[in-house]
This record gives sequence, structure tokens and C-alpha cells, in this order.
Amino acid sequence: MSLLDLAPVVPVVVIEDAGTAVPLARALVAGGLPVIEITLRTPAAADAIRRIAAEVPEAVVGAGTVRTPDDVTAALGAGAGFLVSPGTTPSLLTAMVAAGVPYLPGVATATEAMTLAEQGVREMKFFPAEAAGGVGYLKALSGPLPDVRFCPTGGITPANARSYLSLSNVGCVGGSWLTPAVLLAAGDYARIEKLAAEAACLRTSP
Ligand SMILES: O=C(O)C(=O)C[C@H](O)[C@H](O)COP(=O)(O)O
Repeated sequence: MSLLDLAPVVPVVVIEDAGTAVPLARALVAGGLPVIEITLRTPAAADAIRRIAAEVPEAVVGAGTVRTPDDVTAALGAGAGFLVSPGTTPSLLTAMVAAGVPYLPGVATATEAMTLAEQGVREMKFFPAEAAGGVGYLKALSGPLPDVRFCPTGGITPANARSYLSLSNVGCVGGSWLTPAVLLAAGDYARIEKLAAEAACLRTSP
């Protein structure tokens, strides 16, 4: 099964304290969101991935903000089960393809999506989704590029997620709204679980 089909929403997490990684992953899984993207933006990221991979087997934990081949190496070393990038360079794509785990290279235009499709990539991150054209842009791409599917991320909220998820070329959406820094700092995992449970219903509930 494709990474895009495991859950309707992929929480994009910026983690400052690796000590919060396991309880936050458990809260997301309990809420119904098992796919978790830890961004490589903080020094705690690799340790967070390592801990979740070791202690929360129900989670599918991967790395986000993967920008370079070195980031790919670091993510795999930590045990990342998938890789997500905000954009795509030739050297990054080569490293992602060689990684042996699912990957979602970032694109924001028809030309970028076509360039990846030409190389056999059919699943991509659309970033920054709202700023790059949002639902209208993705809907327009589904005509000429019906065989390419996206995980839009960047500006997705509970209010607009359903519109994205209703598109034929969207498998899931990504977003940081499930794990706000203030809730992580406060250790409010019950609230995170509730946000996850609400998001897990987005594809089905009216
Ligand atoms: O870190 C990455 O790999 C990115 O490409 C950026 C993230 O996907 C967005 O920062 C999430 O967007 P928000 O949900 O609007 O906060």
C-alpha cells in the first residue's frame, strides 16, 4: 500500500525535545493517525525518529524537511521509514530513490511534477500547497497529469483539508496543526490525541 493511502492526514512535527517524541507519537496513533513526519529542522529530530521507531511500533515514522543527500543518510540512520522534501534537486532525488524507503519529493508546479513523472515518480508532496495555488491548482493538474498523486502540505487546516481530500489526485494532506508547539511544551497529549481523532475523520465525515 502506498504511503499516501495509510492515513488521510500526516502530522508534520517540529520537535524541540526528543523526550516528547514517544508520548506524542502514541497520542497521534491513538487518535488514528499512524503516519508521522518529524522535520529535520531541530537538533532533536534524529533522536525523536529513533525513539519513535524503537518504542512505538504502530507508528510509521519518517523524516521531513529532507533537503540534501546527507539529510537522507541521517534520516535513514535514525530509522526513518519514509522521506519527505519541500522541493527536489537532482542529487536529492537520486539519494531518495536509492534510499529503499518510500519518499515524497516536493513539487510546486506542473513542470516540476512532469520532471519527476518522467523519472517514474508518481507520488509527490505539493508544497507550499496554499501559497502555490491550493485546491484549484491541484484540480487543474489532475486533467493533464491524471497518473500523479499528491500530498499537499503548507497552509492546510481543518477548515480546508476536506476540499483537498476530495480531489482525485490527492491521497492525503500534511500539516503542523496537530502538534502545536504550545501543546508539546505543555505536554498536553490528550489534546493532541483529540486533534488527531478529529483529523482522522476528515475524509469520511461531512
Ligand atoms: O518541513 C518541511 O519539509 C516542509 O516542507 C514544510 C512543512 O511541510 C510545512 O511547514 C507544514 O506546513 P504548515 O502545516 O502550514 O505548518
